[in-house]
Amino acid sequence: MSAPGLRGGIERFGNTVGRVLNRGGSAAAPRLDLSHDIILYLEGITVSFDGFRALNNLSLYVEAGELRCIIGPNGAGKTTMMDVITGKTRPDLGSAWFGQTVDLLTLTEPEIAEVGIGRKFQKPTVFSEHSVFENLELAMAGNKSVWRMLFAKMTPEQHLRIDEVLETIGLKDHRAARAGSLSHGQKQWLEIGMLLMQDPALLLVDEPVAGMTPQETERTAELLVSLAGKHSVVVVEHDMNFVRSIARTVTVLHQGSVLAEGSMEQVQNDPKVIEVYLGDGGH
Ligand SMILES: Nc1ncnc2c1ncn2[C@@H]1O[C@H](COP(=O)(O)OP(=O)(O)OP(=O)(O)O)[C@@H](O)[C@H]1O
Repeated sequence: MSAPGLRGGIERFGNTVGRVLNRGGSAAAPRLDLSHDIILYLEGITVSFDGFRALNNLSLYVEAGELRCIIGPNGAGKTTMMDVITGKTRPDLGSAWFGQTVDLLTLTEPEIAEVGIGRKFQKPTVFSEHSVFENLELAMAGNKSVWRMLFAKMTPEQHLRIDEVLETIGLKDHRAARAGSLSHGQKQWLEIGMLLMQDPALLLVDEPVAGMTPQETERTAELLVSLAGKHSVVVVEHDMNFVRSIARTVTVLHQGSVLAEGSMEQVQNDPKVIEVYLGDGGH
């Protein structure tokens, strides 16, 4: 059942207690087991569209608490990889595990969100007519009735949680502002905040700084760096200066596989990477 490679140790250390989180509250909810400090295992993932391999035997591992950047030329398979992790696209081959015990390929998209994987798409989708505070309140409702949530009395803990997230995303002074009146960057931060309300263990972020001012970009770098540790964060981004400013480890995808992985300096000096980027006109 378990894939070869890094997950091979699971049978041997199957009884390790380690850090085991039980999310979702229900007895049936899968448990996230980070006892081996790896939160995401993608092994031998292949996705074909009409015979074209968007992902080709892709293997990638993300450590718990890590901030990982994924780069690669257009069509390298970055979005398809995110789609596999979130259950939007099913691979033809390979395995995808969340920690030691959660087989992502057996879960639906809502179940994957429920076990603790949040995804932020490029375009912000906030509730424009509601205030910043209400947006966070609505996000806390998750799949509960939004209607009930708006009229129910919040517990002091819930209030505190919203305050905490407002502080994290730097919108404390904008709590009463209509979300529609925020700048593009502020909307992006609010949406990250909305994801944080669900307390995801793994956060997938798609091109967070596209269209941002230099100041907003800098603030976003600080925000994502501050989330690492408590959360694991995977960022797909084209802006190399941004990647350079936040990444510890960078994975370069090309033609559906990992071309190179390492520090920004290592991948930048890798002849294979240089060739691909020069051939592509650079990004
Ligand atoms: N639903 C689909 N049907 C057919 N081909 C697809 C589909 N989705 C993606 N592809 C193809 O798979 C390849 C990988 O696409 P993907 O969007 O994952 O790349 P990407 O690295 O995210 O690119 P970009 O940086 O341009 O967003 C591309 O050649 C794309 O045309």
